[in-house]
Amino acid sequence: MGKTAKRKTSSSSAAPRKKAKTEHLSVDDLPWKVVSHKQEAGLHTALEGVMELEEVDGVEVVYEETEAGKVAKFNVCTHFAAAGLANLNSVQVVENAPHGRGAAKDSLHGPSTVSESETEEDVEDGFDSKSLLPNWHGFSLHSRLLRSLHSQGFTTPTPIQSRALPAASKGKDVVGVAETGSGKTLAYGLPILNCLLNEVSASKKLREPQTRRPVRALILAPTRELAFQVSSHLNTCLNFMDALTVAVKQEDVESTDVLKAQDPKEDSDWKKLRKGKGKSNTIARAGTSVPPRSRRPPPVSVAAIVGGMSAQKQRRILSRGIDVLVATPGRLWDILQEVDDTLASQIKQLRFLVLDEADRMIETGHFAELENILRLTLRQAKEDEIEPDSHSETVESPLEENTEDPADNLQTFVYSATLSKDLQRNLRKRSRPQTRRKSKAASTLDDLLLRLDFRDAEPEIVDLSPEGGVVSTLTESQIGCLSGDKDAYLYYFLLRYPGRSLVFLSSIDGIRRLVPLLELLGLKAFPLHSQLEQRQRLKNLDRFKSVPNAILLATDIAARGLDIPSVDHVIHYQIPRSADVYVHRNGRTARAMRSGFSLLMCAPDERRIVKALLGSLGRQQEDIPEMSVELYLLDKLKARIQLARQIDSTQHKIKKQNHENNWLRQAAESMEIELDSDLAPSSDDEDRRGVPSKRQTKNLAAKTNALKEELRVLLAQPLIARGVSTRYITSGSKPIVDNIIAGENHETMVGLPKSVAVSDVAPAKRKKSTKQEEYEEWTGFDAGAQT
Ligand SMILES: Nc1ncnc2c1ncn2[C@@H]1O[C@H](COP(=O)(O)OP(=O)(O)OP(=O)(O)O)[C@@H](O)[C@H]1O
Repeated sequence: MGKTAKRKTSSSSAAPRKKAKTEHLSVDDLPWKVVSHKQEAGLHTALEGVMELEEVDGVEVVYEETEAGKVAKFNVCTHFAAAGLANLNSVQVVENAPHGRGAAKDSLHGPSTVSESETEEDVEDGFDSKSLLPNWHGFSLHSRLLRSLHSQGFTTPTPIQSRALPAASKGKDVVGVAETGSGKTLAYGLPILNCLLNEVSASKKLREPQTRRPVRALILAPTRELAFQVSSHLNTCLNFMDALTVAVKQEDVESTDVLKAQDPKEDSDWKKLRKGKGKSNTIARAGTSVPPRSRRPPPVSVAAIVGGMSAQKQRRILSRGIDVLVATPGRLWDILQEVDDTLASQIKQLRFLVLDEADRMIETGHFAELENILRLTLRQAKEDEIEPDSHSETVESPLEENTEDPADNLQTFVYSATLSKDLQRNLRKRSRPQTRRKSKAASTLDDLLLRLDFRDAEPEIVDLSPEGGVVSTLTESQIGCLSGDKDAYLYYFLLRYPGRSLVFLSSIDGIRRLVPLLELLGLKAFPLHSQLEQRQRLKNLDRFKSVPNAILLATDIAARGLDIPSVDHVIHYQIPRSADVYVHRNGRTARAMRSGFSLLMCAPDERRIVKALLGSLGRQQEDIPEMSVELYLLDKLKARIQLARQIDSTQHKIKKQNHENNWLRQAAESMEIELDSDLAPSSDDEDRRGVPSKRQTKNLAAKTNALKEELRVLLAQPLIARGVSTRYITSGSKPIVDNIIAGENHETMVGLPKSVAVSDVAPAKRKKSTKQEEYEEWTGFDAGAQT
């Protein structure tokens, strides 16, 4: 990155290869591909909610002086087709590729395929995977994947990846259970990408640019954010940046008026892109409303289709052809019902089916949709066996009956951090040959999984879940307090331990109340819940990720799967409704062997539920250490909170009054009537018929301003801990001189040392399990390889 077109071109010419031929193409004819956003749940911060970006490799931009000014021309170096980027320009037909279980095994392990990809790409690029990634060597991954793993610093497979990959490559169905943040996405994603890439490499025939490719893999995820994240994570593995990429300075791209003038419809997209100036030097553009005329397909394409996305965008994605479709069940079922019979028939012929966070999907009210989608993947004989479910309202399928058996090549992967032991036992039993489902399933999830048509007689069950659901790098803590004091304790924690904090609430109303409160107190808080527009949800996630010391107030839509880098604290402001939710919420921190911290706020009336919840994890509430709090400071914070609540309440009243006044006026205007003087808001002090007068609104505004001023003064006052003398820093029961000299004085709480939350709780007295020791051997990111 960071190289100009000139430097890149010369560096690539150092490799022993054919002389470069260039072909002039228009901007739309370039081989654009969708940009993935490494390890991010949503989208790039600078893109502010833009749904998709595209980029192009192997293109040289040259500028020609013309009478009209500087003109940009795009030269595609055709030798890229012969080298490592062959796949961009010459994608091959999948129909000719090996199919089926045995074929999958071959394509993952077959010596000819692997060596072919190594000679084509590794040797030419000088990428020596054997010495650079010795720990991945035994998995025979496609060189494109290896290079991506290397560029991401993933030098060693995580334990779940080490266990799942060999099973998947043997063509087995896999049920994987492993702790949060342990790399489950790649545990199922790598085998899929590997198989599809090898199919492309093995096939000799070129794929036509405009051919709609059949969906080969379907990944179902419970939430939109998770679906985007999975798709982005897999795209990162496909679209690594290698030395051959010809990068262009973004500034150069921007300076080309001609470029912008080429397609006026794209102008706004380019403008959006410019906000990300300097972040990427590869030519990139935001997803356009009109598909480029002859864009060539990437070797394997991954895309997400979720609710909240426009039907037009959805159609465009599907018409491009997707190999790996990541979807939420609700939206996918809508498409299957309303739009797309082709897609339904492709789902009947899937090569891979993944249920990510399977246990959550049945909770989100998507059970019926999920069941209907899964029904499409059943073999005919099995479909006959399964009786309609009594407890789910099955949506009538408009699709024709599944009349023919799909090829017997479907591989199914089911992953979660929380699949009960009972369920795993049931799956084992179920995997034995049986003619008819006789026994009643123990739970909805059991039922759902029992409905899966594993082609494998014995699915591989890999259970690496830690005892009690606690990740070894997580420090848990709790605070016992009255419900009414939770705001003050939360505020205390956020001030005392700055960092990125994810606060979970069970109710949207609670989030709506807390966000303005924290904002008034000078903290950066963003909401995330299902009643926000999708665009706003992604935007808030991105803001949370980019602003240091930000706070995300979220419902449990953020509890599962979201991989937000560096969440320092997870706070359970309202207790989770189940043990699984507790585990998954905690899993947003302490990911990939990083340390993390969780705080459970427990009111007296919640203790009973917490006890039961922890009991089901085989734990006791007493196992979780209490967090120490400076009560003296807490009282001072309560005064601030009281004031902030008053301001919020008066602001709310003003808003309501304005709304009522406006509503009345607008209603009268739309009916073309004059408002009765009794009803018209007047400047009189009389509030007739409940409609606020202007004077009342004015008074409230004045009151709010006065309260705001009071709060401003209070916030400006230092918070001084008990026993601290700011005048005589060497005296008092807590002399602060040493901390000041050492630069360890807390920024906002004078007299307290700077410290991390972990250091203010007693270490947990947990015994490590063998599984935890296994995880500790895997040290997560290779720090040296990180950029
Ligand atoms: N082999 C690896 N080495 C280092 N980091 C990895 C490796 N594989 C994945 N990761 C990183 O670990 C993080 C967690 O991965 P992922 O989101 O797949 O976890 P998960 O197990 O699915 O978590 P959850 O249960 O919360 O959904 C991601 O940032 C991912 O990029």
